[in-house]
Amino acid sequence: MTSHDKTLTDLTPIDRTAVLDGLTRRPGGGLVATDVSAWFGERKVLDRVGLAMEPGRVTALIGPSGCGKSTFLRILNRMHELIPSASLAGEVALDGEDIYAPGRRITEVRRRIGMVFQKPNPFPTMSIYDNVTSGLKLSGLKTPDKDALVEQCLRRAGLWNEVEKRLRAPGGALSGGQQQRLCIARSLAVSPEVLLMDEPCSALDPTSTRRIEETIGELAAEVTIVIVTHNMQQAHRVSDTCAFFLAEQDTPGRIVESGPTSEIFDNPADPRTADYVNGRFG
Ligand SMILES: Nc1ncnc2c1ncn2[C@@H]1O[C@H](COP(=O)(O)OP(=O)(O)OP(=O)(O)O)[C@@H](O)[C@H]1O
Repeated sequence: MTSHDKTLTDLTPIDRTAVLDGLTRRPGGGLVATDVSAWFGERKVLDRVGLAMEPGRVTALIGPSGCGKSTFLRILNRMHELIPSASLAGEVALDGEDIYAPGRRITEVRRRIGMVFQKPNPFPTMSIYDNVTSGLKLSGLKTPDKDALVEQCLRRAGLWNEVEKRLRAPGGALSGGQQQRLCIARSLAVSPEVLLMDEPCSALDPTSTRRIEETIGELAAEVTIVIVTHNMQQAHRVSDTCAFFLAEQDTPGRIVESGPTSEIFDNPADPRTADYVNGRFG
C-alpha cells in the first residue's frame, strides 16, 4: 500500500497533519472594496472608500480614533449589518465575487472571511480543544480527523507547544496572549481565506504582542490579513500595505492614501499622512 492508498486513520499524526495541511492551506483570497460608504442612522461615517487587499499579504488600516477603521473592517465580513441603525453602499468582492450579492449566504461569507477581535473572546469554560473546533458545526464543515485539525490550527497559531499537554483544560485558563492565539486557531479551523484583525494586540503585554506579530507573519503567506492598529511601529513591522483613514472636522472617514507600507512611512504623498505616522496628531 502506498501512502496515497492509506486512509487518514492509517497515517501517523505528523503525516495526518501534512495531509490536512494540503487540504486546508491555500493562498489567501483577494478582497476589493469599491466606493464603500457607511451610515449609523442618518450619520455618514465612511465616504466612498476603495481599497484592494491583496491575496497572501498583510494590509494595515491606520488612522485616528473615530475615522471608521473598525466600521470598514466589519463591512468586509458583513458584520456591520448586525447593528440595527447601520446601512452601507458600495461593493466588496472576494476573489471577484460580491459578498453582498443577493442570495449569498452570510455564514459562508463569514467562514471565508474570519475575524479576530480586540479582546480575546474564547469560550472560557469550554476546553482548548473544543474552542478550536467550535466553529466547524456552525459552518457545516466536516473534518475527517479533528485531532489533526486541532493540532494543525494550534501550530499555525503558534500555541501548540504551550498547550499540547492540556488540550482538555478550559480556554479561560490561558493567559491573555494565549487566549488571543487560541482565537486565531479557532478562526483558522474553518479554513478562511481572509482574516480580519481589529486591534488584536491592544489588550496584550509587549511579549504577547510580539508573539501575535510573529504569528501574523507566519500566516500571511496563506491567509490574507487585514489588521486595524493604532500602533505605528506594529503597522510598520507587520504590514506590506497600509491605508491611512481620516475623518476631518466631522466629515465621514475617507482613505487619504494607501500603498506599500515603506512608502506610507518613509515617503508619503500627503502631508497629513506624514504628520500622522510621525505622531504629530491622532
Ligand atoms: N454602533 C454604532 N452606533 C453609532 N455610531 C457608531 C457605532 N459604531 C461606531 N460609530 C461611529 O462611527 C464612527 C466610526 O467609528 P469606528 O469605530 O469605525 O472608528 P475607528 O476608526 O475604528 O475608531 P477607534 O480607532 O477608536 O476604534 C465614529 O464616529 C463612531 O462614533
